[in-house]
Amino acid sequence: MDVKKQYINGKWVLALSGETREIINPFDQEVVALVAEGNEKDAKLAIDAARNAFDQGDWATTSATERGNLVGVIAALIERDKEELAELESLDTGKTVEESRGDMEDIAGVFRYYAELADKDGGEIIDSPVPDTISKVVKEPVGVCGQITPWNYPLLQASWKLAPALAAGNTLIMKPSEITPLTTIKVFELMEEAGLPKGVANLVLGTGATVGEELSTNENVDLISFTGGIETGKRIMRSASSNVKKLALELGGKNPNIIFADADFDTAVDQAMNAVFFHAGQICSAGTRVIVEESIHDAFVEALVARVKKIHLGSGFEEDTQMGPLISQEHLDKVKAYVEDGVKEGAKVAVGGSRPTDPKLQNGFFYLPTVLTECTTDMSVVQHEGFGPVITVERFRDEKEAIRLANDSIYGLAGGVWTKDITKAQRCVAKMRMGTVWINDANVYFPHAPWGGFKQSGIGRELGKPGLEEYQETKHVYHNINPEPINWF
Ligand SMILES: NC(=O)c1ccc[n+]([C@@H]2O[C@H](COP(=O)([O-])OP(=O)(O)OC[C@H]3O[C@@H](n4cnc5c(N)ncnc54)[C@H](O)[C@@H]3O)[C@@H](O)[C@H]2O)c1
Ligand SMILES: C[N+](C)(C)CC=O
Repeated sequence: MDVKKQYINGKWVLALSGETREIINPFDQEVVALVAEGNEKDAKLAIDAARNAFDQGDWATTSATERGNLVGVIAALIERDKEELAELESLDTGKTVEESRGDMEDIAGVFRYYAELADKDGGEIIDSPVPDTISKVVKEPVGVCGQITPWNYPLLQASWKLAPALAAGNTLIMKPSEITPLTTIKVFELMEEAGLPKGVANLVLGTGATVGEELSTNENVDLISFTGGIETGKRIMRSASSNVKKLALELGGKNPNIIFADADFDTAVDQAMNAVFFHAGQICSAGTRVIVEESIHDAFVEALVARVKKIHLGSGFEEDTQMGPLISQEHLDKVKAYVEDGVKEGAKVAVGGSRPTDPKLQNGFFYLPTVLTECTTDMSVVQHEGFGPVITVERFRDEKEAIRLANDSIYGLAGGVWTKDITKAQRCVAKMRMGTVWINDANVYFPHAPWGGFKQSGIGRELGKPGLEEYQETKHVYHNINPEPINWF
């Protein structure tokens, strides 16, 4: 098997140490690729290349239109190769190919969006209070950006960072999750094909403890953008203080999904499932905390459980598969322990709560879609991000209690509210402390609207105009058109 390489300073290179890593398919643990396993030395080379390309190269001063055009070419190449990319993503993560196809459409859309946005902000003229002066505010690239991504949406999360960073004129070093690098490697091939100048975008493969730490601490990196778990985020925040890097953190969520009695019942049941069981619940914004109005609680749970029992588990490559495996044995063990803790605390398993018994699934990291009832806000299953196919159900008596339960979390990434009463929905939205709130929908995101978290779900925003601004510095240019001595001294 050929070793897939890193991309540093415009060249495909093995790790300096010669080390490699096997990438496995979580459906059956088959080795699907062998990739270079870089470490801090490879990261340093890539940082030097990105620094040099930013300080000495033309990219930062290339016109925004030209940069946007190049980002647009990358979008077109992703569109061209989307089927290959979708299959690679499913091999690497276990998610269904249908889900991966959706991701690839979104990813091409993100590149297209930033291609268009690149040259739309030509700066702002300020009405200067000083006579005979011109005051202008312009946007410039931040510099060298370190970008670190997780395993659950490998290329989608990478695209939210790569496209705006390039459109804004930065140079970068990307470190994908060490267990799911395949689609990111492929997109670097496409960026090379698109003609990106050498050193502008660099790819280093390896662990967080080596490559990730180097990107976060190295003083030649000006900005670090991280998507991943809260504990890693806190650590990166500390490391980034070395040279006061600009910091963007997209962390976890423990997202409430409030169901009022006057919601469209069947749609709310259906979407409560969609909000969690796509990609086996390994979604930062999964609506795992279902909070149901008392009067419909029992009927809602009954309908939910009946539907959840029918979810078909299998290979992401089989058409009738609705849910694939978890990413790894380590993660499966965590999800099992998370459910066991909930049960010890008094939660009841209404469905699931174990590994499937189907012999065809025994080599994969499968866990049954699970609904836990009789949950209360003090339980660990309600407070901690399980990141698996598990719904906890709580009940509420009135709107005030629903909001209190929804906000009772250290996280604030996303939330949902289901009701036909639009005034009530708007009252709830105004009180829900989350970066995204869906009314009568779940888990919707698109390039035009910003994404990010309140509270400990993160700092900053990706997507939309704010997603470009994360990668820009703001400069005030003050021009005295009639300079003369002031004779103070
Ligand atoms: N807010 C969002 O938009 C969003 C999106 C996707 C995932 N997530 C979150 O990501 C988490 C799951 O992903 P994960 O398990 O890959 O997270 P993780 O924090 O374990 O790893 C994420 C990335 O950080 C790297 N890393 C690990 N230790 C590091 C260190 N010390 N320094 C620098 N980098 C380091 C990893 O190698 C990986 O590339 C969940 O909490 C999920 O909610 C959030
Ligand atoms: C941000 N999102 C929803 C695409 C993936 C979260 O894990």
